[in-house]
Amino acid sequence: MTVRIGQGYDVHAFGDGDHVMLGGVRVPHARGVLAHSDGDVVLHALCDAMLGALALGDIGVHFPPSDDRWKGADSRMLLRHCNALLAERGWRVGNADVTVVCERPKVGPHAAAMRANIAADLGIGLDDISVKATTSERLGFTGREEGIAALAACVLSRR
Ligand SMILES: Nc1ccn([C@@H]2O[C@H](COP(=O)(O)O)[C@@H](O)[C@H]2O)c(=O)n1
Ligand SMILES: C[C@@]1(CO)OP(=O)(O)OP(=O)(O)OC[C@H]1O
Repeated sequence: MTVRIGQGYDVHAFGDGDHVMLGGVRVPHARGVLAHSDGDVVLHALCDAMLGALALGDIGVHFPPSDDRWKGADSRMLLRHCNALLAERGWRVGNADVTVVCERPKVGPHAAAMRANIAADLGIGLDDISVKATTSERLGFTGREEGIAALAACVLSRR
């Protein structure tokens, strides 16, 4: 088998705070997110896509919310750990594509920095990582600005 495909999805509710972490970038915002870790939906969705591609479960299995070790955790560390699990099995991310769903904050101005963080953590090229965003046209929980969501897809290649 030469490739594997994975997909992931994550949501965090907005709460008190003045920023959200997205792709390892501290993005100023009128709200924060409620989470056990730093609540980075971009990296959580991507981790789930990577784990899913090898049927390794999901981040809740590898980093249980009941475990204090992950309280306030930097999600880039979780991403690097997932990447190591892939590497141990002889796989690497070929490319990945992430979509953030929220009305605000605007993601576009920060997308390049997010891509750079992810590419660095996965040890792959910038052109192999896509981060984009959409509103949900004011519909649903993201449209009401109750929370933020992200979807991710990735393909794994043999190392
Ligand atoms: N949080 C967001 C949402 C959207 N964008 C950018 O705006 C474009 C238009 O969004 P629509 O939902 O109206 O299609 C979108 O294509 C993104 O480029 C953004 O940066 N941050
Ligand atoms: C990341 C973990 C770490 O405990 O907690 P949260 O920050 O709450 O995020 P979630 O997307 O619910 O994933 C579960 C956990 O693995």
